[in-house]
Amino acid sequence: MVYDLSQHGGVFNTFVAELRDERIQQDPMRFRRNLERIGEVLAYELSKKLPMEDKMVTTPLGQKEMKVIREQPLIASILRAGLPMHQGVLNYFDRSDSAFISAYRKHKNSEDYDIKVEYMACPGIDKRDLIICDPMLATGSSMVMVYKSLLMNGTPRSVHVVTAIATQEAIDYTRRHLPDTACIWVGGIDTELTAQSYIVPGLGDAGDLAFGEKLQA
Ligand SMILES: O=P(O)(O)OC[C@H]1O[C@H](OP(=O)(O)OP(=O)(O)O)[C@H](O)[C@@H]1O
Ligand SMILES: O=c1cc[nH]c(=O)[nH]1
Ligand SMILES: [Mg+2]
Repeated sequence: MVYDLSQHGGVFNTFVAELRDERIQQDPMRFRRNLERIGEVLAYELSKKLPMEDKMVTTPLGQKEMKVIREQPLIASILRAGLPMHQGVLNYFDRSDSAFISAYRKHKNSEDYDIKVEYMACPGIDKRDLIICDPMLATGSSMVMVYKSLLMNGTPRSVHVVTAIATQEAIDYTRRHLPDTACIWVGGIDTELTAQSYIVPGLGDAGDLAFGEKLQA
């Protein structure tokens, strides 16, 4: 299932618009904070799909039964660009465990590259609700490769992909390789990719805008 939050309107679209805006992008702190805010909103939306339980809460004046999330999900993020979204999701699932996994494009030439996954720090994921954060789904290859690597640590009960901007092609590719029950939570869907596999209009290079330009690998 794909949930495109841009269709709901509201202030969420302002965060995504600022993320895309080349002038506002000049402020890396605001860029990171917007990624974090998008992570927060998507975390809230996906929280409605998590298993709930009844809990009796004692206030200073009495008791109230409330429906709350049964278990905190596991939050996995793809380095580097996933880090600010990770913080946003963690702000709402504040007792969650975290996993970090690297994925980067190792170039053979300006258009041709392999995706390298070289680092993974992850607890067991068996029977847990797994959230994977990465702001950009361009081809979907990094997400699928990371998901397959995470499976070395167990089989999750549910999978939620949290992303700011995706192409339809990446969504289709991701859905083909993740379980049928996986949910994709996205801030906007674009149609094109450049020859270098950048999303058009997209926003540019999310990792570089958040953390500074790196030398090409
Ligand atoms: O869907 P794909 O075609 O695989 O592309 C998306 C990937 O590209 C970006 O990472 P990048 O390689 O720029 O690394 P960075 O986060 O270190 O900048 C982005 O954060 C995704 O991980
Ligand atoms: O458009 C894109 C594609 C991959 N990574 C990015 O940061 N942006
Ligand atoms: Mg990048």
